[in-house]
Amino acid sequence: MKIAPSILSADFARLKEQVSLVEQGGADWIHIDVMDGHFVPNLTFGYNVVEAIRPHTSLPLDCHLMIENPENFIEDFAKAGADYISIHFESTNHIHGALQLIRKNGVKAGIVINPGTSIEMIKPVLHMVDLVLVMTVNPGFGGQSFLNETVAKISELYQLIQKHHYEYIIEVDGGIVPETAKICKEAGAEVFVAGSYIYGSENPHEQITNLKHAVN
Ligand SMILES: O=C(CO)[C@@H](O)[C@H](O)COP(=O)(O)O
Ligand SMILES: [Fe+2]
Repeated sequence: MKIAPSILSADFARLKEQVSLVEQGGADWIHIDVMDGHFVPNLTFGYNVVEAIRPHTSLPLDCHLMIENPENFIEDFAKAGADYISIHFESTNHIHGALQLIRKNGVKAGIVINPGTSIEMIKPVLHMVDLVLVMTVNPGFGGQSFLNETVAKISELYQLIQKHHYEYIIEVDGGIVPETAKICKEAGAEVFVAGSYIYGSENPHEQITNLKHAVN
């Protein structure tokens, strides 16, 4: 089980320290939310932030691209030091090619499924991903409430791994606190993204420990 703090809720003026803080607190991955103001109604940062963080942590950098036509930036994110690049099914007309491009650049490939997207849509690419990121809120903002109706999708994706021997792991993102993390873990999730629960606290270390206890 892996805990992936999302720097979306970190203090951007002290990003280097904020990343070290969660690394020392037991985080397993660093989750990086990239938003373009088109695919989602919010704007964050680009691959230059990945490049800036890379020398300051040994943890895998998990890049969640909420941008239109992500294929235009995959090489940049790979060069910047991304370990995982996840793209939304709806963000490109060429999902198959974009996922191939991620792997061609030596990076692990993830497909992201929105609360309103059915698993049927992503079935054709499940054999070619290392990760399926299940959005447990609508993408675009931190601090939203967990959507219970997304849990059935986690279970279905887990059953598909057993049935077809797929190699992906399941990550959940949005509204993750110990209670919701436990529900997702029981459904088959292995990676737990948390932004506001970790960075919104005075004691991020304790919050990471709480999440670990909930899922281990
Ligand atoms: O991708 C996103 C939001 O679009 C997330 O990664 C958020 O950063 C999660 O924030 P919390 O719900 O944990 O506050
Ligand atoms: Fe995210």
